[in-house]
Amino acid sequence: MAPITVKKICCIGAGYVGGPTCAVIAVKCPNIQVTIVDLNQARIDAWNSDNLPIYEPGLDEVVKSARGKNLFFSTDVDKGILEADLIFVSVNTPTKKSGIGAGFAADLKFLQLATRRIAEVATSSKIVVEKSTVPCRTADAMRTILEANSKPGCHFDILSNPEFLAEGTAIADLFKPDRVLIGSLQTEQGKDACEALKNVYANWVPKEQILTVGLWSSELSKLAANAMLAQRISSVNALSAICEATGANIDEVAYAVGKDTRVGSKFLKASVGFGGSCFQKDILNLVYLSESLHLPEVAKYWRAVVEMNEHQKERFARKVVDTLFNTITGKKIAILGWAFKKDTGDTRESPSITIANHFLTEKARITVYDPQVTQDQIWLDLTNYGDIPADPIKEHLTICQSAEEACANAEAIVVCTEWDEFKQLDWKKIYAKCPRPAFVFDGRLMLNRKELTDIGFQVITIGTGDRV
Ligand SMILES: NC(=O)c1ccc[n+]([C@@H]2O[C@H](COP(=O)([O-])OP(=O)(O)OC[C@H]3O[C@@H](n4cnc5c(N)ncnc54)[C@H](O)[C@@H]3O)[C@@H](O)[C@H]2O)c1
Ligand SMILES: O=c1ccn([C@@H]2O[C@H](COP(=O)(O)OP(=O)(O)O[C@H]3O[C@H](CO)[C@@H](O)[C@H](O)[C@H]3O)[C@@H](O)[C@H]2O)c(=O)[nH]1
Repeated sequence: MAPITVKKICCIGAGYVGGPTCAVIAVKCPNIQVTIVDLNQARIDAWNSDNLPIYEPGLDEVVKSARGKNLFFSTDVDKGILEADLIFVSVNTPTKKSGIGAGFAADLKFLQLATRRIAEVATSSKIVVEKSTVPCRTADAMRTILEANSKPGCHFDILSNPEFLAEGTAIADLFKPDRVLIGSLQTEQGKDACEALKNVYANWVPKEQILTVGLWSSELSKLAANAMLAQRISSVNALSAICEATGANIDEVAYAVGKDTRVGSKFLKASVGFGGSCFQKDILNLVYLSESLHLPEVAKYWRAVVEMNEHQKERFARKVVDTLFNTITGKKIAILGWAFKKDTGDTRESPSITIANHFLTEKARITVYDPQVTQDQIWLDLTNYGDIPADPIKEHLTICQSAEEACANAEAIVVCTEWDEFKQLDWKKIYAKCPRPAFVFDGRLMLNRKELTDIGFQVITIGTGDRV
């Protein structure tokens, strides 16, 4: 058979993955027409405006350089499907909230709706690519849906092509990925489809970094990669508790351990806990998969990674209360950073939400500052999180326009996100406006402890025992 040349790509889902990923494909493959479609009109309007719906360094330039040329954003899902030879399905796959597997399994309703739509609308054969993170063997279900609903003469090849970008560095990750992973059935047709997608990436990714494997290995590798990355963080966070109790220093321990090339130095930064839309969801998904496969010990092993993360957030919040002489009722606490990590406006599963909720339960007065997160998002995160009604939240929490404003008169300053600008603050000026003793809780091990201590702050850092 002649090799398949991809000329038109459609991406269903214009989110944190679909948007940046397919914008980069458009920039790197000027001969391919890329259309990103979504049911959410506001999101598509934002992609077509100067105010993109997500904050990601370098994304503006990428989108602006291709939009209107070979990159298009639209709510016309059917047209996108009809015209494309290759379709990425990049819709959300959140944790199920109800029914069988609630709290663990991935909710595949968006993926299944998109797949059904492809089958119903397509009038020619397509390559359908799972870009969303899905449980192992989801491609089987997609194939059944596609075959049961397709028109005569339409054939669908399904590929798995999980995305490994991290938010905040998405564009750099997409320009220079560690690897691109493509899974296919090991049939002639499956391999041809795989080759077609490989040729798209080969426009900018060295061929030896494009890994081609079986479908199920590809699907599982994505869950495995996230589970192992998160496991490193939970391991280092577990060690941070031992450091605090012994006087060891977690940065020194992580440095010494990471120098062993078998361990490696990345992803060993202790923190208030990992957040983001992926780690927890994907590990719980793996836990559910293990349980479904009658592997309870395996499930228990991975569940512990999430449990340790919950413990870390709780432990940090409790430490603030303990340090402030066992009560924070009525005390003013400033939270610096709301996003789940720096350089993103994304707050999904952000530790700040859990920590703020803890402080609200203790009836503290809270101020929050984040350079990228909107006020509406902060209110939404808190009202959706726990059982505290909106009115008391609004009464006890103020959202500020600057770190200085948030810190004024605060009895404790709690750093939850490692935004670079927090290092550059005029800490002397801030100290002058704080009641004494003035506490800084560094949940990211990012501030200059000596400098702050010299100014007069009591500095409490994750993973260091000696309060200076
Ligand atoms: N966010 C990340 O950094 C990241 C990285 C790698 C993989 N992933 C995975 O990629 C997938 C997408 O994640 P995301 O963060 O981009 O999600 P997202 O919620 O930002 O975007 C998903 C988009 O899909 C749209 N959508 C849902 N159903 C649709 C349908 N039937 N037709 C058209 N549009 C539809 C939604 O409106 C939404 O805009 C998930 O499976 C996630 O686990 C995410
Ligand atoms: O040493 C570290 C590294 C990260 N984190 C935290 O871990 C979370 C996740 O960070 P990161 O992995 O950098 O961001 P994500 O955008 O969630 O990316 C992860 O999840 C994506 C979605 O599946 C994958 O594609 C990426 O490869 C994977 O890194 C954040 O809260 C970080 O602050 C730490 O606490 N310590």
